[in-house]
Amino acid sequence: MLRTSDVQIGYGESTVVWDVDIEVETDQIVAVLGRNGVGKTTLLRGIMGLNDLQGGHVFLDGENVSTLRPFEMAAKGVGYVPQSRDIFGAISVENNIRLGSASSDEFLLKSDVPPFIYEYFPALEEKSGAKGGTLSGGQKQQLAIARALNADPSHLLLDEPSEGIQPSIVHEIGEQLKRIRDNRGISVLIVEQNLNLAMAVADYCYVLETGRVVEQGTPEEIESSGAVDEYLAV
Ligand SMILES: Nc1ncnc2c1ncn2[C@@H]1O[C@H](COP(=O)(O)OP(=O)(O)OP(=O)(O)O)[C@@H](O)[C@H]1O
Repeated sequence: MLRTSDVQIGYGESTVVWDVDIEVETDQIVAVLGRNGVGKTTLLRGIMGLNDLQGGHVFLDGENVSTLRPFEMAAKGVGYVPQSRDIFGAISVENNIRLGSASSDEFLLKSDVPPFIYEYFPALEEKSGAKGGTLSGGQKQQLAIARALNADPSHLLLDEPSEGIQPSIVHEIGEQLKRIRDNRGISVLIVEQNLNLAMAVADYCYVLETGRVVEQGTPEEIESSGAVDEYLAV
């Protein structure tokens, strides 16, 4: 289980994430929802060790990991897909995925893409020889998730996976995430502005407003709470 307790994160003297408590159990997809600029990316970066915590703690399967650096979090099984996706445009789709498991030069040279990855993402297999930069936005997002999966994570953090992607591919990514959750027994934490994706895939949601959790519950509870109009409508 991934858990934050009273987490505060900010930049310099300012704090943009306040006293946030969230939990993501194994086999769960949890969404943190909120409009632009409410602190969603900052929260994920704080969990991953990319930003220092100003206060509070992050626990991974009971262990306090609040001060670990990103490579240490990765070694503990936390995969991170940033909003920018960070695909290598000049190398092949296959090699982008292989990089996800790269812990040494030797390993990288020997490793193949595990078949299970292409079972989730058949379109990537078809394009395995194409350069990463030639993919559509949706395929780049799928490639970024595939690359993270190749490190065999037990927890996956996704920053706005639906951003800039056409609705049919967002739906496809949602279905792929549910299959990954069901088959691989991992926890998935998504931060999103896109209600459709979160409502379709999440087991539990938190709503963030100016850095604080203002509502939480199942997607059905969030929809009937009025939080959608108050905190999420644009
Ligand atoms: N590097 C930075 N330095 C200073 N302030 C920052 C920095 N990055 C983000 N902020 C501020 O922190 C606040 C939260 O930003 P954050 O990117 O976490 O929000 P978000 O909910 O992820 O928004 P978006 O949906 O646009 O990605 C914003 O007010 C933003 O201006």
